This record gives sequence, structure tokens and C-alpha cells, in this order.
Amino acid sequence: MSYAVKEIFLTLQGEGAHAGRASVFCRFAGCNLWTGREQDRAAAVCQFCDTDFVGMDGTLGGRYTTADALADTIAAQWVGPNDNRYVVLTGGEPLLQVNDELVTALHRRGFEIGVETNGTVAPPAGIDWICVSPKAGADLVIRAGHELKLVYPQATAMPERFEALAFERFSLQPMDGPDAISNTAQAVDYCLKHPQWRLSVQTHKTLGIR
Ligand SMILES: C[S@@+](CC[C@H](N)C(=O)[O-])C[C@H]1O[C@@H](n2cnc3c(N)ncnc32)[C@H](O)[C@@H]1O
Ligand SMILES: Nc1nc2[nH]cc(C(=O)O)c2c(=O)[nH]1
Ligand code: SF4
Ligand SMILES: [Mg+2]
Repeated sequence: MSYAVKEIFLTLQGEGAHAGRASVFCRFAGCNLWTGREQDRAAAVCQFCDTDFVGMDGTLGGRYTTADALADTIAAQWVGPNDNRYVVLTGGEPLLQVNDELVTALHRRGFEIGVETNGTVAPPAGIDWICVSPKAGADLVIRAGHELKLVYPQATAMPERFEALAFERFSLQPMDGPDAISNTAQAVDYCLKHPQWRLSVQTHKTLGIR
């Protein structure tokens, strides 16, 4: 199995329960809910995506032919002491590509593994923090786990649909885009009235980091 990777970079996790944590991001190319082409956005299942995941042309992007080669490149980005190593596998949809071999290769190098997923594909075993972000119009396969991070608002995927699922953390993330200011105010109001949910702001965007 080879891996199509858009980009690999060291940054701070900007969102969700691990916000602020030094992390190597590995962004896989491709998604099952949108082609990534602007001309297809209006007809896509997921229409609000803020990410370029097309191709393998970003920093350290490319086709990695083995799990060890990919894990070596990820490990080479880490600049701190070797405890607390953390990698975030994202995309695109990472679970189209992440497999047992990659999980093993990253664990062997001392990484805790986080995944950002739309929840439509079953994960391999052993991932340390799965953050599921459900999309209206897509079947949710991962219905329990570590974190459910809902982009808000989505007309047919409102928080009430997910509040009884067995996740450890419930995060509500304002949808970025033309209505970001209003969406943020609505998300704040929802969290005040429903404290099961914690606000997740995309801190990397205001910090001006990747
Ligand atoms: C680009 S996605 C990649 C991982 C996976 N495909 C997913 O959707 O979870 C990473 C995170 O960004 C969130 N996201 C994407 N577009 C967003 C937007 N316009 N505003 C807020 N969050 C967004 C997703 O819901 C997800 O939690
Ligand atoms: N800093 C930073 N944090 C993030 N958390 C989730 C991201 C993603 O695109 O999956 C992301 C990202 O692209 N950058
Ligand atoms: S599922 Fe994730 S990567 Fe795919 S289009 Fe939606 S937000 Fe973007
Ligand atoms: Mg992002």
C-alpha cells in the first residue's frame, strides 16, 4: 500500500480538545465527500470545506511507497524532546488511506496518533485520539470514541442528533466562510445553553500559523 500525501508540516493543533499542542500534521490527498475542485463544490456532499487537499504538491507532499518512509518523514519534522511526540493525520479524508502498518510505524517512533475524520470510514485499531466531524448528508459509521467535533450550523446535522452518542468530548466549531461571525455568535450561544458542548475555535487561523 502506498500513501498519497498533500503536505506534512509541524504546527500547533488549532482545533478541538488538543488545541495548542505541538503536532506534526500529515494531510492525505483526496476525500470521499468532495473532489476538492471548486466547480464540484455546489454538488458535493460536503460543501463548506476550508482545505486544499488536491494533489501531492505541498510541503513534503508526494507518494510514499511504504509506511516506514512516511513515518520517517513525519518523525523528522519533530523538533522537541522525544516524549510527547504527537502526529495528526488529516486530509482530505485520512481514513481512506491510514492502515495498520502506518499506525504501527508511527507508534514505533514514539508518536501518539490523532486523526481528523468525517466519520464515514471505519478506522484501523490503535489510534490514540479520533476526532469525528460529522457531515450532513453522509452516513456516520464511527458512532463512539474520543471526540465529536461538529461544524455548526449544518441544517440537517444539528447537535441534538449527536448528543447521545458515546464520545468523551463534544466540541462545537463555528463554520468558517461568509457567515463566520454570525456562526460564531450562534455557537457561543449554543454552548452557553448546552454545556455538554465546548466551543472549538480554529485558533491557527487567528494566529496566522498553518
Ligand atoms: C479539512 S477536514 C479534514 C478531515 C476530515 N475530512 C473531516 O472532515 O473531519 C479538518 C477539520 O476541518 C473542519 N472544517 C472543514 N471546513 C471547515 C469550515 N469551513 N469551518 C470550520 N471547520 C471546518 C472539518 O469539519 C474537520 O473537523
Ligand atoms: N493548526 C492546524 N490545526 C488543525 N486542526 C485541524 C486541521 C485540519 O485541517 O485538519 C488543522 C490545520 O490545518 N492546522
Ligand atoms: S469531509 Fe473533510 S476534507 Fe472532505 S470536503 Fe468535508 S471537510 Fe473537507
Ligand atoms: Mg484545516
